[in-house]
Amino acid sequence: MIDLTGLSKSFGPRVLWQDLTFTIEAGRMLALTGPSGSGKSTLLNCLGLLDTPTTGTMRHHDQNITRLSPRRARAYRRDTLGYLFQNYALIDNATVADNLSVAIKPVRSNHGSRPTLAQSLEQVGLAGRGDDIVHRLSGGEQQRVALARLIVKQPAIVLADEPTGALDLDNTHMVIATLRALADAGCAVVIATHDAIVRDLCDSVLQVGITTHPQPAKEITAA
Ligand SMILES: Nc1ncnc2c1ncn2[C@@H]1O[C@H](COP(=O)(O)OP(=O)(O)OP(=O)(O)O)[C@@H](O)[C@H]1O
Repeated sequence: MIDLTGLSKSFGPRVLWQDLTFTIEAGRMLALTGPSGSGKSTLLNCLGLLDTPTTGTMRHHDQNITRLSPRRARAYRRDTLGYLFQNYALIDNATVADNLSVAIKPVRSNHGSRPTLAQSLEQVGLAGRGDDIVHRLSGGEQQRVALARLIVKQPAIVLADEPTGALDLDNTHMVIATLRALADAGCAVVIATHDAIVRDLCDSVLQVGITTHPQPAKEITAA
């Protein structure tokens, strides 16, 4: 799905990570772990075309996406990517339904049929809450809205940055279950996380700045 070749990132003399050469596969969940400041978010930003690697290339299918023009990068993000953040990144003063409608607009998708807005809310336990204003929801409910937004969009790739950082255990499991369902439907999921629960439920783990390719999650857990 996304082939990384010799990818590295430095800020001045400081090398965050280097020699990343591996494939991010459809249908799999990859955890990015590592201490604070190791460069997990920076790697997600490169994958999301919000930053550029210092060396190396990124290919999505046959397209070299390493240094797209701003217009092409916007189209790629719109058509291919879904995001999940610790702070939810919703439109606070709009309704739940309006937040989801924004994600429905892109017409191109790898998936034939997408769940409706009502189905997506039901899947995350928010059936009938489409008219609620987002800022009145709890943090856990807001992250469920962000998950419903991914369900209606069905992106080819999900980039998640500490998506469970502010959540209790129930909501953490809701996040993981939803991301797993997206992966089972063919999505590639990449999650930067400090949470061992999340890491252990992924398929593979890249220890950013330490390893240059992902290892099976089971090997990390056993270590
Ligand atoms: N534009 C920039 N210019 C210079 N340094 C930067 C820039 N962006 C990020 N950095 C530095 O790169 C390092 C990695 O940051 P990043 O946010 O990717 O780490 P992280 O592993 O996601 O950390 P955390 O777990 O705390 O979220 C940090 O030391 C940060 O200050």
